[in-house]
Amino acid sequence: MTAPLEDPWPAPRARGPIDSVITLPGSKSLTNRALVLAALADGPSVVRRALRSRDSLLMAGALTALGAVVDTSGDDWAVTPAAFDRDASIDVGLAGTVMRFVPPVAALGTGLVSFDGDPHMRQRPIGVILDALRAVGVTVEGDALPFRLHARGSVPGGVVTVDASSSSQFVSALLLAGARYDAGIDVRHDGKPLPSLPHVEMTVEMLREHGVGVDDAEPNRWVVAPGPIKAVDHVIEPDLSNAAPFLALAAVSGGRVTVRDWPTRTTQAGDALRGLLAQMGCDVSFTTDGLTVTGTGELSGIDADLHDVGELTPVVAALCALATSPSHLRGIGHIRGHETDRLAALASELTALGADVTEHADGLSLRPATLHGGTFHTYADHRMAHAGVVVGAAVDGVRVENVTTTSKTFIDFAPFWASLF
Ligand SMILES: O=C(O)C1=C[C@@H](OP(=O)(O)O)[C@@H](O)[C@H](O)C1
Ligand SMILES: C=C(OP(=O)(O)O)C(=O)O
Repeated sequence: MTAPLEDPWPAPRARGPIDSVITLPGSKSLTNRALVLAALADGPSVVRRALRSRDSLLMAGALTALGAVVDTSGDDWAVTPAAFDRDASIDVGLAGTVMRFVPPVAALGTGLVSFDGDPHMRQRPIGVILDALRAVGVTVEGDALPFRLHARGSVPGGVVTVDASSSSQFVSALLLAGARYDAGIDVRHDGKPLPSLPHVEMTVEMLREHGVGVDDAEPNRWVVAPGPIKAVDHVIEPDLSNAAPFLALAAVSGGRVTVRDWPTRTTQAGDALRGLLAQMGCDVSFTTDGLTVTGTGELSGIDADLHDVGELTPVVAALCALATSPSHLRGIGHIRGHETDRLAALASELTALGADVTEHADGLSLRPATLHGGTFHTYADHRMAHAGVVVGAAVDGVRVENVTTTSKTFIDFAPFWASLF
């Protein structure tokens, strides 16, 4: 047993350039999609180098509760599909992927399935999925957590129109299970532009790897043909969004951080860090070990639309608060519905450390300021903790409250982070 961490946790301060080559845990988004597709597939398969963290264990637990067999004992998780033939009670924690992806899957079984999660999860958007399930023939009680659905052994499926402007996960959720619906599913988005589009592309690409026919030729429409989901083994890539604080550490310390096994082609939103960090003044290059970011001693502000990559905002905002020129982060109103209202939380916590931040309806503006120590609150949000430790690496006396909230996507993040100093 490791000793519990001090809370608030004194964030390590970089006293010189950090120079490290690191291996990161697997992607949450890839792991949880692979688990869902494996549980719906026509035979057993293995999710190799699966992420072991709260969100992925909650997904494994949810699929197990429905009836699938998920062996999480090693680094490679074996999944054996089985009939979803029972009543079940699902804990979604604070995992958007579990709350949104599992109900369309559960609807294929037989039984009464109840969903609940962490206190804040009751605030995160879900009604759109529940209404969409009703539209394709599923009986659902409730419009937010906690809710229940009565699974009747099959789902008619067909055409459904959703407003997915508050989360791309609404679309991904319907597509992931849709091939197993009697008529497949034809999802149309009608509303303000869909955020986090790379995540929908990840869903489509993985469905195709499983032999599922997906027509996405028309913008804002995805047609999934009915049919089996072929069992396929996956090797999970490192989580590129979770690379953000580590690459940011190279930037703020004027050091060099290499992330091993960075894919040269990926659907992960975190790949956008390469361009963002280069714009902020870092050298970014693929090397024999992986992706290397070198801090040049210069950290410029940026004007960036993060609509597609909203989950990168907390660390990017931390860097902007430390930059020597102003920044404007735009297109991210939807991240108010993430683990916490991230725009409000970032504005409040960075301001408390002396940053000059203005909160807008759909973004943040930050101007250069001299930051000081203090307690950085995380609101149970792993990426707020990432933002806090990045500021703490550059500023004396920063303490990060509830740093272990990072276990959502990275077990033992804090000791690993500290080991780099
Ligand atoms: O499908 C996924 O794996 C995700 C989609 C995105 O959600 P939103 O579209 O709600 O931003 C992203 O922010 C989240 O971290 C993971
Ligand atoms: C938005 C996020 O998570 P979730 O999958 O819970 O939506 C995130 O990890 O930044």
